[in-house]
Amino acid sequence: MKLVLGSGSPRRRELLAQLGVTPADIRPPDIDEDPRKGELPRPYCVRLAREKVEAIPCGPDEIVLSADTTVALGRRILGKPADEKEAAGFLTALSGRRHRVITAVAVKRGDQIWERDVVTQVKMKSLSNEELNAYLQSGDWHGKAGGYGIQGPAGAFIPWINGSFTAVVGLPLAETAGLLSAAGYPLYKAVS
Ligand SMILES: Cc1cn([C@H]2C[C@H](O)[C@@H](COP(=O)(O)OP(=O)(O)OP(=O)(O)O)O2)c(=O)[nH]c1=O
Repeated sequence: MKLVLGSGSPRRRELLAQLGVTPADIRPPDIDEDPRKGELPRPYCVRLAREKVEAIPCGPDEIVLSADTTVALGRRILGKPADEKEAAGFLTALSGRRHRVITAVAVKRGDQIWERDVVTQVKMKSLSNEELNAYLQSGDWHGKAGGYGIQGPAGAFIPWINGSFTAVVGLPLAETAGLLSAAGYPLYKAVS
């Protein structure tokens, strides 16, 4: 049984490596990530993970895993910022407040799909102009939902989370291991 990572996210590859899993192939999904009118963050995130996994072609001996990470500020969906200006706007909105990070994971084998989503509360300190500008300049916000990465320099902005750290980074490992086992991937047999 081969695992196909249906994600171009380097974070997800690294997180899978933590489970001892090296994907046989990486197939990044190409789907429309625009939210629907009035769509709330959690259903949006769950829908995207499912659409990503459905978009990845796979053979009979393959299991595909895809995921989506969305930052939610109240009802507002903060995706990956298009440019530095948008990243600045996201970070200013998140500064000094609590938000939620949702990661949904979908695993496909044949015509069956297993899904889980994890919601983590995250508090960001009030950012000074100096902190904000230094972070924007670092470029670390590129390709990250909400315009920050907790695993990088922005970790200094996060005094508190309630939930799953690995989910915030892009893949909740406990739930992912559960989904892979449910789909019949030999997670622990491989390392014994
Ligand atoms: C909030 C947060 C997000 N992220 C990243 C994880 C995801 O890669 C990204 C959210 O974008 P996603 O759309 O979930 O994923 P992606 O575009 O990187 O990859 P693919 O669609 O091919 O699976 O934000 C962090 O690395 N750290 C964080 O603290």
